[in-house]
Amino acid sequence: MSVLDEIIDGVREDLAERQARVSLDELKALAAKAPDAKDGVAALRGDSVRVICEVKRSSPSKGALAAIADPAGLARDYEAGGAAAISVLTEQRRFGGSLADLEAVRAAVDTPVLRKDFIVTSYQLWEARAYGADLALLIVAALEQPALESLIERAESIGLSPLVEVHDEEEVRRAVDAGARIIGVNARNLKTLTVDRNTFADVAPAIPDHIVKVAESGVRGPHDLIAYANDGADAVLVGESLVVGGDPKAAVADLVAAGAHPALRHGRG
Ligand SMILES: O=P(O)(O)OC[C@@H](O)[C@@H](O)c1c[nH]c2ccccc12
Repeated sequence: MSVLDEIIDGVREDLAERQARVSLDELKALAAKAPDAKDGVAALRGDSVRVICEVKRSSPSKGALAAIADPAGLARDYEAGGAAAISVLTEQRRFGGSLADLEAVRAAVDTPVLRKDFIVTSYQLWEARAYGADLALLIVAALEQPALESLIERAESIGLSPLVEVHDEEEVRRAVDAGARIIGVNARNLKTLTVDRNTFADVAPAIPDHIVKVAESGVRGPHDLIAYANDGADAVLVGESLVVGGDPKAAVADLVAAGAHPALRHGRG
């Protein structure tokens, strides 16, 4: 069994517990009271490279990264540094996240918030909206094509912008066929956990121009952002290097400044 399959087995068990506690109708009622979702496409594409900053305590590949006792405070630092969106990992077993983190971050910032999890059913999209997310991750490798299509449709219909994650050209085709408007290319292969920073350059040419392109994983600092931008990224998603460094606000500001350099403006916006 791949790492991805193992993670999803755990996600389904935790999901079953929540579904036994909170009905879909209750979630829908909560979602109706949530502030309107902000537009993910508008947030992630502009005349500079957008930076999505992640609240990430641990990962299956590296184990514990940072304790993050105050996710709201970290999110405020990200916002003050110029983050275009804040990604909150809500998977518990491998990433140490929770819906409570999502709720805390939502309450702390105006910046669009992404629910980062292994979403396999529309119940999790309603949860995302109920806890105030504006965007939700959908991982192509975790979903059969009909499920991918219906989750993209459902996300859009409840106001969530789906960030559709791929790792190769075949998955790009599936994402495009399913109607993705934002595609993230993850440099990390979720089946083996290896990172290859060339993945974006290899895969992005298969993504049509009208779709927002996000380069995910492996950004250590401004030079990785610049490399991704030169290969056509509209935005980058950064976790580890921000949570392990001592000054997240300054680290984000450095990335944002690099992404605003006029030399990267060609063809953007
Ligand atoms: O910590 P990094 O290398 O900066 O990566 C962040 C983000 O891309 C990564 O956490 C991620 C990308 N896709 C995912 C899917 C599930 C869980 C996590 C992820």
